Amino acid sequence: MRVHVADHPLISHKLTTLRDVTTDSPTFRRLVEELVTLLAYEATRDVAVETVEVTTPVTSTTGTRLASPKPIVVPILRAGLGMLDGMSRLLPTAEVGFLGMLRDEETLQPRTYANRLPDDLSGRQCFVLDPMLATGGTLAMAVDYLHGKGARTVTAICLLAAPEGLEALERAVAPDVDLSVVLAGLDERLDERGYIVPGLGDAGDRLYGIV
Ligand SMILES: O=P(O)(O)OC[C@H]1O[C@H](OP(=O)(O)OP(=O)(O)O)[C@H](O)[C@@H]1O
Ligand SMILES: O=c1cc[nH]c(=O)[nH]1
Ligand SMILES: [Mg+2]
Repeated sequence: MRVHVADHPLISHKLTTLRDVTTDSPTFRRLVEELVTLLAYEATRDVAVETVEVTTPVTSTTGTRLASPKPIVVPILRAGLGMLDGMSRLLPTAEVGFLGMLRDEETLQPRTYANRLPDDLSGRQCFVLDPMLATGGTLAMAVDYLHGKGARTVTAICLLAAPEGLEALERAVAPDVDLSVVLAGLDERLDERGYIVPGLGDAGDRLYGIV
């Protein structure tokens, strides 16, 4: 498993505003989108491409386009949905699949309540979107699900992670999955309720309100 923590002043600036408890939902949503677009640039560095001939107004030349099969972007509902528009801006031709997952507040165990994905993900590059990687349980279950459908190359784009969660994720993923995690920040630890510290609170609630 590879972990890349983006190191850029614009990312740090936006992340700091995101952490601020006084940042309202509309601003939070906009910043999440902007951050994802910046992270997506790094996360797609190894996206599969093929050469293509292109005719310019002046001459013909060889260019590049995304290879087939198209990558698939998988936001984990709810909070991951806030990252979809920012990702789609950079990868407009990617297909989108959905996973709805919820972490039990007491046990911290995730469960899947919705899924809408192709049956066969063999050969597809999968980009999983979820702002928070806390215990790592949700992302581990999501990667396992994609692996079960044949996916072998998965890149997770998260805003924040806890070191405990990254370690747990590395232990949990199948050895034949090539997994990368791209982060805006790696925080200190988890608290006793499984929240990332210093973190930004509950990302889903801050995006969409408390349910
Ligand atoms: O790493 P973990 O310990 O599994 O926790 C991380 C998960 O918790 C949050 O979702 P949540 O369960 O709050 O659902 P929501 O997106 O609907 O708010 C977050 O968006 C991750 O999916
Ligand atoms: O800090 C955390 C941990 C899990 N889920 C969140 O939204 N935030
Ligand atoms: Mg939540």
